[in-house]
Amino acid sequence: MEEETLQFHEMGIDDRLLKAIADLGWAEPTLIQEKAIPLALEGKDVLARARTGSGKTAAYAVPLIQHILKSKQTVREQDVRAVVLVPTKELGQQVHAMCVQLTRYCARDVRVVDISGKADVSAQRPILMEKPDVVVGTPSRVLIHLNAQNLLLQNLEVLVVDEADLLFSFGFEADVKNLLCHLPKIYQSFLMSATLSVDVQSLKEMILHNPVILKLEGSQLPAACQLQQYSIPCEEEDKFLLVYTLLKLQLVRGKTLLFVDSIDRSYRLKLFLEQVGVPSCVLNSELPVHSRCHIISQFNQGFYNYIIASDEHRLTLPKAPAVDAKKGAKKQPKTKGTKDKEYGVSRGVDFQNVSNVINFDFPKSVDSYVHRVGRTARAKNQGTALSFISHTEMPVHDEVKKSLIQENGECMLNPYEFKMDQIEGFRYRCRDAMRSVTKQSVKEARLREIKQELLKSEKLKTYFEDNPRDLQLLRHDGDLHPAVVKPHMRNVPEYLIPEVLRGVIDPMTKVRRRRRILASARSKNNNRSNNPLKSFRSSGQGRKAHKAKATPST
Ligand SMILES: Nc1ncnc2c1ncn2[C@@H]1O[C@H](COP(=O)(O)OP(=O)(O)OP(=O)(O)O)[C@@H](O)[C@H]1O
Repeated sequence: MEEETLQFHEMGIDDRLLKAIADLGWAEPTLIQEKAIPLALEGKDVLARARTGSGKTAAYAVPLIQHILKSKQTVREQDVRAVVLVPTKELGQQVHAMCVQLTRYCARDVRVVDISGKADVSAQRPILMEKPDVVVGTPSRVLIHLNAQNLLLQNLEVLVVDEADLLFSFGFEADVKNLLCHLPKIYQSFLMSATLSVDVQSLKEMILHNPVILKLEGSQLPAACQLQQYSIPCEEEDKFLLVYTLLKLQLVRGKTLLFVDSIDRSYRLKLFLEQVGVPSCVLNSELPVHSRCHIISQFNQGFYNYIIASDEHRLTLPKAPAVDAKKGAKKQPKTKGTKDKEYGVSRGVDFQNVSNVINFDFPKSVDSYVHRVGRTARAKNQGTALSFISHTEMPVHDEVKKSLIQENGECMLNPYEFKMDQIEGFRYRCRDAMRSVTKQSVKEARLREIKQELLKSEKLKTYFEDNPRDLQLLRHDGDLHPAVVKPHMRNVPEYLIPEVLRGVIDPMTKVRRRRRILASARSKNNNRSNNPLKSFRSSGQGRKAHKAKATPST
């Protein structure tokens, strides 16, 4: 007999918290929440490994808030009682947002601040001096404040390490160790992770005391009924050809994240898509953190359909398997400009309602694959992941395949059956678009984007703080190289569409569709004017009048 799920209201949670959970529309806890919350409320240290998108944030945030509410009933003095360590600024913002939602009805009793890095250290000092109940931050930022004595943690009651598997690989090992020296002897800790790596084991030994280890059964990714995973071998030009076809013919629908493996690649793909009339945003570590968070938030609100994210952190991952020592190894790109080491989009960020993840470049490790693909099919949503694999990427692909073999022997990663010969007709256009995207144009686009984003981020920051509505008008998916876009490339001529797809898909852009409707309306009007029963004008006069209207200046 199936065990009944323990409901939120049966966990002894404060009514204000239950009300906030109801507002979020969560009918029942996810598996990890059902298991972890009661243990955490009992005061146990918890190490939880659960798949991506399974609701780990609330699994620690709910007991954390409950703990503070309870603690405040006895200890009146205001102090920082909990710290949540996150590996990236994006995640810091997200955890903060989740805590704010959960403390909606008890915001006076539980104050949460995010110091993960948007504001200057000096600007954060007064905020910390007020001793908020919960501080969310990256280890480096927390340590800076501890050293400057802006933050005192001698009364810390709870420590959370979110995305624990990433902290060391993001280079925070020393910061974490130093930070631990500032903590009291006794506190409750939670370690949350999508994978149980060696790093998590060492963190466990450093931070947890007699922990309960919740290693939820099953794959690190959702089951095949929720997440469909495909891969297709294709070399460089075919990658562009395929992405052109999939997006232009709308063979993939809904919000889509396209992952590439370097910043230059993200601009290359953006400029290519720009050529063919598909607007997209790029996300990378060079963009100011304000812009990054704004892009994610607008994407979640449905402003954009496509984000091209560069997943750069493998560069610092010491254990990432080599691609192919002799043949396939690509040189690691040199670090140009100012990259943010606290950037990470494939890790932990809750992109909402993402229908598809496309690995335009295949990730460099199994963990990286899991984190990227985990951006879709989150909570109870469906999703599709499609990976393009060139021959140099094949060895990692094989490793990923191996790791996705289920107990029944079936692999969750299936071949994507796509008849490439059917789309040969698009190859010429695709080459044309690729030719326009030169090294120089990529370099220029990269520079232009950073300049534009810095302007948006810094100069307009204060204005938008006062006028938050106008912030919605600020878009990040504009053309970066409008001068070279050839208008005809934006449309897909019907004769090029593979026969099997004719009638199934609609390749017209909105503008083209509108034009066609207008044209047909006009021709109806013309028919009417040509109809002697409805018009007094002769057909010749009618045409003349129409022509004059279309060219008013002549
Ligand atoms: N009980 C619930 N019912 C429905 N949706 C939920 C529930 N709990 C969390 N969610 C939603 O599930 C999504 C994923 O949650 P969260 O970001 O906490 O996942 P995660 O396990 O931390 O993922 P990752 O490992 O990728 O960081 C969020 O959009 C969140 O609002």
